[in-house]
Amino acid sequence: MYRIPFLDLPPLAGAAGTVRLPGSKSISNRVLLLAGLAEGRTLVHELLASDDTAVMLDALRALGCTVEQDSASGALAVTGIGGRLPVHAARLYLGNAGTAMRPLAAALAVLATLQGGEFELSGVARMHERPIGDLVAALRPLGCTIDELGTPGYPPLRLRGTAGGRLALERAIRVRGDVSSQFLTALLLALPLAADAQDIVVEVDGELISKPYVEITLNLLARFGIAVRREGWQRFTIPQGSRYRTPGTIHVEGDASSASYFVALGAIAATGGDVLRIEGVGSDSIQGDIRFVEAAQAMGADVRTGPGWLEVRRGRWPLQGITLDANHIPDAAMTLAAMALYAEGPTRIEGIASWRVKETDRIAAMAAELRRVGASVVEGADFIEVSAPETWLPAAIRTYDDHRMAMCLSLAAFNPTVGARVPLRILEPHCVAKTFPDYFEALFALAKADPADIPVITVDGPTASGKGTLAAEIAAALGYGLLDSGALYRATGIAAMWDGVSPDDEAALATLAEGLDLRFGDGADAGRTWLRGRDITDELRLETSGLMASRVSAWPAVRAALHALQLSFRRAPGLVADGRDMGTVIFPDAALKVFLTASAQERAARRHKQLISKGISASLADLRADLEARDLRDRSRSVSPLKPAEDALMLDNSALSIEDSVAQVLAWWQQRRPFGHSA
Ligand SMILES: O=C(O)C1=C[C@@H](OP(=O)(O)O)[C@@H](O)[C@H](O)C1
Ligand SMILES: C=C(OP(=O)(O)O)C(=O)O
Repeated sequence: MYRIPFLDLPPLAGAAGTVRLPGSKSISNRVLLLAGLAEGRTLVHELLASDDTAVMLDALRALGCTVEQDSASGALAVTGIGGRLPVHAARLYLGNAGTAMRPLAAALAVLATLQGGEFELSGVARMHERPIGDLVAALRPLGCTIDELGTPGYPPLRLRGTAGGRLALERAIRVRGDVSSQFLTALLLALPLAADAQDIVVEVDGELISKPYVEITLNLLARFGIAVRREGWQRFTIPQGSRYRTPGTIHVEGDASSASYFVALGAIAATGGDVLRIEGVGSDSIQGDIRFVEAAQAMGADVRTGPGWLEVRRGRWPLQGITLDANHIPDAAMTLAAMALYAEGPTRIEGIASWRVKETDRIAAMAAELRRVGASVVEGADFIEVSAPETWLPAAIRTYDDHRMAMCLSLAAFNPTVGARVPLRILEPHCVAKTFPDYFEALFALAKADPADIPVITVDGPTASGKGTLAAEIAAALGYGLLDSGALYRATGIAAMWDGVSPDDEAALATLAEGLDLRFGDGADAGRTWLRGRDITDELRLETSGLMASRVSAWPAVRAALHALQLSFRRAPGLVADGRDMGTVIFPDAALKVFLTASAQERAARRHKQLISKGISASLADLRADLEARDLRDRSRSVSPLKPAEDALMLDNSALSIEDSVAQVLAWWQQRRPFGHSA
């Protein structure tokens, strides 16, 4: 996940490949709650790991459930409370997860009333602006004591009761369904706790919105042994004697709302025989958002489906604007608004009043951010109408702590598909953690771009100038990839030592370099390097490897052999490359070139400190002499001698901290990006 203040997306031209979706949020949190209320152990496979499920899991633990990784199956094992509260007081923080707040509020109101207890539920500031009054109004007439601790009608809530209380269940429970379907879902998930003596009837007042989410609820209740009878969308009966029974093992489908971004991506950018394959959700899905596929097809997407998969290609182009009542797909419908950027004629999405009370006011937020990239937008109380930009603008997109704003607007980076070429900045990209922490990684793995559009920052400089550290920090700050080109020469040197190839045998060294089987770790393995499958991370840093690299890298044939490999690191969203000839030879078109220097004395002192800290004794004078000899060799070699590119910015860090150097380079970078004033 990108935990950075902003992520710059270069103009992206195409997409192809396979994406495996994370688990469905709506299924994950329902399954967790049901498993938590049931008796016995439930093995949950492919559970979504994200902010929304993390708060649910924390809540279950606080309520006395056991949650552990099952080592045999790799699934998450939840041992439920069997409908009996072992813990009678807790304060639960539920972030911005509607699927945790609403169902837990209902379940704990029921449990506190029957068994006694006091529970406080709170969330992020926005959660305290998301309505829950209709649920409270449904529960109070049953005898539940619910204190609204902030604004009436909104969390935080306190649910309390004394043991031995009873619930008035003789009459139908009435709940409004036109603000959020989650209130009805919450009642249906919670009331089986109280159904031992009689049927429980829930009736919906007004038109129920987001109906397919209630179908997910009914489906999963059935998996846990509760067969709710439904009459239309008005009346639901939980039969007397209902008890949660764990199915033992349950698999969570991939998230159909998350699939929408890739369906859209395929429709926009999978061209010329390319296919975008989406795994984890398909024609057999129980999620209503799978019907986003029909809407995307109406706009022109070429989609094939089967059980557990979707395959998308560009169909009609440009896409075609549509008018759609999207009440049945409130979350995925946002993606249609992003597809409208690539459509002929306006796209009008209706029946979406609920957008205004979700993670943010999504109608207002969408309108504002789509306009920022150049689209024309008309908004109303319950609709949005979007027309494609006439002129695309480079834009810094605000995301309003709304995962879907970040994911939807990222699609605007594919503007080269309609002849534009503007980069895009996504502010606070980590908001995707709510349901899809690795969304951007998944997107970049599929995206294709013209290499010339992918920004490169080069950091060249002599040995021990700190360029590796600086480059790594810059890459981390921007979310860019990292090329430690020195490691390629060092690895070639190590391979030569392993194979007994002489550092003077240019041809043999070049052959080694060409076939270098080198792998750089990412994610949890970031910073580690493997050569021929062997971890050489520590070996790479040895002085002997450095000296070998300096000799090996002097050969033109070796440098040529490693050229293509280095270019292949230029991938979205961008690259920071450090070495000696990054700005002069390998990436002469880099958008920012930094030449890092420090006095020989300072560099020798740093190296000395580094070695001593590793328990390796060294003489400062010897280190300085070695370093100067190496500088001379690097500067005076005939191919790619160490020298600043003509357009490089010089940075002498002899007296600078690492933070100062990083801040300086980032400041230079900001000056070169088009987002300065709007970010
Ligand atoms: O029950 C659910 O899992 C959900 C219901 C929908 O909310 P509304 O019923 O409030 O529209 C949806 O937007 C939300 O992301 C998940
Ligand atoms: C509305 C959403 O979330 P929540 O489950 O918090 O309602 C959403 O994921 O788009």
